[in-house]
Amino acid sequence: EWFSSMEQIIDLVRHESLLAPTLQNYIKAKMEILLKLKTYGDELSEIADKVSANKEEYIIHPINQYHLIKRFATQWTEVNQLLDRFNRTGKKTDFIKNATRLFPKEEDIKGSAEGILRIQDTYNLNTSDIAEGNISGEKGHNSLKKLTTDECYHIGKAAFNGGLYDPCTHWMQFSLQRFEEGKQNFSKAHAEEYLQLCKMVSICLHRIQAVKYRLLNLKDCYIHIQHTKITVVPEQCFPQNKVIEKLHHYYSTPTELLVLCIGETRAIHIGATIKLHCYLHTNNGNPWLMFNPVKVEELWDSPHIVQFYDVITSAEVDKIKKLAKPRLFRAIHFEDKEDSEVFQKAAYRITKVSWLNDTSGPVIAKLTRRISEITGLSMNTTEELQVANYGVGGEYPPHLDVASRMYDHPDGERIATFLIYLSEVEEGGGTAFVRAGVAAKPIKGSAVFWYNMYPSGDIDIRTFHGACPVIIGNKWASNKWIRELGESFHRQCKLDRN
Ligand SMILES: O=C(O)CCC(=O)C(=O)O
Ligand SMILES: [Fe+2]
Repeated sequence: EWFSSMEQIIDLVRHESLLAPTLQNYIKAKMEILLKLKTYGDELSEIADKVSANKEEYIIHPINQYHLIKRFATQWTEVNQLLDRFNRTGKKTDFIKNATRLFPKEEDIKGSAEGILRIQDTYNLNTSDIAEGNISGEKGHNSLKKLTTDECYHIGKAAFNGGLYDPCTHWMQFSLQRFEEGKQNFSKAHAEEYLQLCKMVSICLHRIQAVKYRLLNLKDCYIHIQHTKITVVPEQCFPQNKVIEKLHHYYSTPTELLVLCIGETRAIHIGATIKLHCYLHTNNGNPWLMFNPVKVEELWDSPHIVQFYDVITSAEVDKIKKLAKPRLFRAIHFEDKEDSEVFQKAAYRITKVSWLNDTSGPVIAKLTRRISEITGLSMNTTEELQVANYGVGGEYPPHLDVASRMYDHPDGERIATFLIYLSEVEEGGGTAFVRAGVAAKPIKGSAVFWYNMYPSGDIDIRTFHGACPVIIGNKWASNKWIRELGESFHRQCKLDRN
């Protein structure tokens, strides 16, 4: 009891005089956190409202994708930290506890910045247009927000790290033009340094006319420039000529990729010498196709590349996407390392894939049978259906579908590819056959079909193809790869190997 002694009452006064300011400090600290949270909360709610009002339109624009990822990796991550500070008890606020697991991280910001750069590089877009959020002027797809000067600098840095020295030069120049002392989080000196370095490497690269410079390993080159600070001669950039040789082999027609991705075909350049047709196909009177023939458009004569239309309905597409979505994982490829052979995340292939077999759902089994009816091939030695969903600026550089590493596959090589488009893509995202000189347009429900091998079993390198970066859209595509063994009696070799 306190009332029975004056000395104790004096103690109470002391307690109170200590408690009151502590309470004030506590309230102040909490208020500060709450005020910060409120600022974030208001800002994020405002954006979330705008986004959900027009979700479909929002999500197809790469600058919006970049901002969305960045919001999670920065603002939402800070909200999470503030909430931790607010509840010192160590118990996480429930609503955010489970969500943080899914938050994009720094590598996602970097990945989406690289996506924007790929789009810029392939389609030759202007830096200031992109910064204005105007990635496809004529069609009027503007992003919800423009890029800030800090973001432009970061994209420039991503360009530097990704070996895109020309774009790096443009983005650094642009960031410096817009630089306002005290308003930016990067230093002017750093931006200038990057600018000089990127300029030098660009000059070096233009000299050796490496058209698709971003594919080359330039580390040696710029370290050399940095250390010697001398005028660069091409040979000094590439001590190992091998790198170039190898790339020339694989990417020998990069300029064609650029041309094809923007919608031209080689037919335009070589004149109307090839006759390509559109026709209805019943596969020699196949009963499944007699009353419902498939629409065919020839895209090229030799190698023969065709596009079949309406091979799958919209409802079937939805079912396939529903099956595939929870199983999507980052595309991997087989890498031959010095001492081991491993599957690696395919850094060049910006897509997630999943594999579905005929037991995954009736829709898959039905599709497999339909592919057989249309192509006349047996489905006995095919792979599972690969379903792919592309990411920010998602692309797949030119390649052959035959994988020589896997040559000893018991079913033989991938004799043919049946590539189905499961979505439209507003802009970009075509499939470019860089050697043939033609590109297919992703039209939902259609499929491109070609043989990767000659009847002799020799690989047909004219089928080199790649997926152009997606500019605007959410691209879904699906591959059914048909292997040799099951086709022994469907695609026989001729007497003459050639
Ligand atoms: O998505 C595309 O357009 C092409 C994909 C492709 O070539 C592949 O997955 O092998
Ligand atoms: Fe392919």
